[in-house]
Amino acid sequence: MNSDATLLLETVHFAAEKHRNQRRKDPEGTPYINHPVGVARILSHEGGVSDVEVLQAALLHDTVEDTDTTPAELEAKFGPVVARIVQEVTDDKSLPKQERKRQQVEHAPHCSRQAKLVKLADKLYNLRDLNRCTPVGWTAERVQEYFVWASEVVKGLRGTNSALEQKLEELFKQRGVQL
Ligand SMILES: Nc1nc2c(ncn2[C@@H]2O[C@H](COP(=O)(O)OP(=O)(O)O)[C@@H](OP(=O)(O)OP(=O)(O)O)[C@H]2O)c(=O)[nH]1
Ligand SMILES: [Mn+2]
Repeated sequence: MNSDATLLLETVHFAAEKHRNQRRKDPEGTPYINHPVGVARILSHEGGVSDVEVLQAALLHDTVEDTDTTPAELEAKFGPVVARIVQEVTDDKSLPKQERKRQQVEHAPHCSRQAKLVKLADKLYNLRDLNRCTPVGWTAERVQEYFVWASEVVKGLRGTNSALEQKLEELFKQRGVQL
């Protein structure tokens, strides 16, 4: 039997092992795994998403970008759909940061609906995290720039999930950023 619950536990276990030595950039050094778990929870609890492959992709969404995980490994373990969604939300870390950020804005509208859901929840989590506390070494200007850039990405994701989009819109409004 491979119930949804079993699949999600296998997935969260895999993600936790992969991110085991990583910490968030907040002053407390929160375990990194809190982020992918929180992104999956936003999708299920706030976005009303029950597609297990999307929830699995949310749990795994930073494994290829930020750990030694390969797309082939994800495909072998979790199947082609989950592996493809993760690939769609993975930045090419070999590119300079500015180019990576530009490509996210450019690629967002062309992503699959499943990848757009993960991207909306990822941005919602990160913007809330910025409101909670400032990452170590970030200035107020850098935080504001992240909001402006995120709004450009979110523009390209519109028409995907109104509950998540409304919550993002409210966060941008609070910062005086026009979506
Ligand atoms: N707000 C916040 N973000 C943190 C924290 N710790 C780690 N991050 C991660 O930092 C990334 C945003 O920081 P940037 O400086 O813009 O990007 P970079 O890490 O890729 O260089 C996000 O990556 P990402 O999830 O891959 O998303 P994306 O921003 O690249 O789309 C976010 O998850 C934290 O304490 N607060
Ligand atoms: Mn992320």
